[in-house]
Order: sequence, then C-alpha cells, then structure tokens
Amino acid sequence: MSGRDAREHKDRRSHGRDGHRDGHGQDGRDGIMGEPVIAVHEVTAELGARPVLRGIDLTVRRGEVVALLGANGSGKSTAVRTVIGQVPVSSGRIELFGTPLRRFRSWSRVGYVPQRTTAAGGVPATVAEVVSSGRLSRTRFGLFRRADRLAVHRALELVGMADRAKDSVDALSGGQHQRVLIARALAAEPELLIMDEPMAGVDLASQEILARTLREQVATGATVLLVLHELGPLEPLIDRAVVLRDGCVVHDGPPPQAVGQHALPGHDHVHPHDSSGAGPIRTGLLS
Ligand SMILES: Nc1ncnc2c1ncn2[C@@H]1O[C@H](COP(=O)(O)OP(=O)(O)OP(=O)(O)O)[C@@H](O)[C@H]1O
Repeated sequence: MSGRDAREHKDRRSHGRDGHRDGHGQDGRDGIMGEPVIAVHEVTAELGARPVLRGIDLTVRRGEVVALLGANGSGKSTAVRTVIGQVPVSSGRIELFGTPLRRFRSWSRVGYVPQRTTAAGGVPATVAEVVSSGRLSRTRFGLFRRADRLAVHRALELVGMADRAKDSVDALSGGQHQRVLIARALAAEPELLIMDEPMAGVDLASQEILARTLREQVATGATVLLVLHELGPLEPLIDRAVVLRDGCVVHDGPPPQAVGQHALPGHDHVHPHDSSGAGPIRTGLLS
C-alpha cells in the first residue's frame, strides 16, 4: 500500500470513529472497531517504595493509535509495562481484549517493543533468529511451518532488513537494532502493538522506515499504543494523545497540532525570542 493509500485508509477509519468514540456506533461496524483493546482503570503502581503511577485511566480502542506522552520520569514506560504484566499493579484494574490481565493468555495478539536495548541482549544471534523468536508464540511446540517462515520474512521485509537476515545482530547500528526489535514484534502478526519510544536514538533513514512500517500496520487495522517523547514524523498517524505527569493523566484528547515538545498541551515553555514584551508563555503540563 502506498503512503497515500495508507493515509486515506487511515482517514476513513478516523472519520468512522469520530462520532462514535463510545464504541456504540449505529452501523455495527463502529461498535466492533471501537471496543476497548486496552482498558486501564485507576491503576497505581510502585517501583521500589516509590509511587510511580498514581491512579491512571487509559483506554485504547480497536483500530486507534494512541500516543503516551510526558516528561522524563512521568511514568510512561511503567504504564505500558503494567499493561503487559511486567510491573505489578498495587490497585486498580487492567483488561486486555476484554479479559482481566491476570487471566489473559493470548500474548500472540500483542506485540511489544521495549525501550531500546540491544536486540540480542548480549546473546550471539542472527537477525533472523531474533525475529523468529517473536513468532514462537504462534507456533505449536516451536515448530516453524511455512506460514511462520513467511511471517518472519514479511516482518524482515517490512523493516527493510531482509538482506541482513543472516548477519549477527552485534553488527547492526542502533537504528537497525530497533528495526529488528520491531520486526520481532511484527512476526507474530499482532492485533495490538505497544512500542516504547520506537524513534529514540534512531537515525533518520531508520526513522523513515519505522514510520512507513507503522503506517502499513495502521492501514491494516492494527491497534497501537506508542510511548513517545515527541510526535515527530508519527504525528499524522496519531488519533489521540494521553499525557502523563508525575504518574497522573493530565491530558487525554486530540494530539497537539505542531511537532515537538512545543506542541504538547501545557508544555511549560519560555520563549527567549519573544519580542512582544509580554511575560513568558507558560502552558504547563510537561515539566
Ligand atoms: N526499578 C526502579 N526502581 C525504582 N524507581 C524506578 C525504577 N524504574 C524507574 N523508576 C522511577 O520511576 C519513575 C518513572 O519511570 P518511567 O521509566 O516509567 O518514566 P518514563 O516517563 O518512561 O521516563 P523516560 O521518558 O525517561 O523513559 C522515574 O522517576 C524513575 O526514576
């Protein structure tokens, strides 16, 4: 699908949802598209003895692309790690695809890309091996059938790494590592993609490939939760932004229009070049 087709598809999806954000559209289709895939209710979590999430609500509906924004240390990574069960919640509820997290077992429906580490985690492995590991949850007893091999190959192609399949992941740049981690998540053909800062420390060429990959996923109906520092090149894809501050949700609504931290709602910002003589512009949420 071309970038333009993907955008048009995305526009149609957005328009279909706009009037029916409660998931009870009249034509039935909205009802299906709008069901919550991630539902987080009043969740609190501690790391060490420190309260990191202080009662957050977060809903991501089928087909939505939601950006989780906020300053360093506001709790974004912790929030997504509670959603996938890596950080226990102290109180509140989380549901995935309508199932309480403690009973949820369909992990092949979820693709998670952690905040950037090395793809191999110090283990010698090839690109193909790392990406194949993402497909294991879809196999029976770890046996790869033709469909599994095709899915791995497709994931490698999507991120432009098919020609590096046999290379050691140790030989990759940071951006290429990130593309491999994303291919690993895509290999299971997940319905829900959760990515923690996918663009952080990634070179421009890889950023463009990642944006294109994500566009393709969105166009095919994937539900996406992205932790981002700024919207950047992904801005056109984002339906909704949720901003955290000190472990609380301080904004849940339309994404900011402009690009970068300047645009985030309530960004506490002083313009040194403001010649109007007025006081500094402080809008507040992010710092
Ligand atoms: N293992 C840990 N033990 C104690 N505190 C932690 C631990 N991991 C993170 N924290 C603290 O929890 C808070 C939230 O961290 P988290 O990584 O969720 O924030 P973030 O919004 O994702 O930040 P960043 O944008 O820097 O990744 C921070 O103050 C961090 O220092």
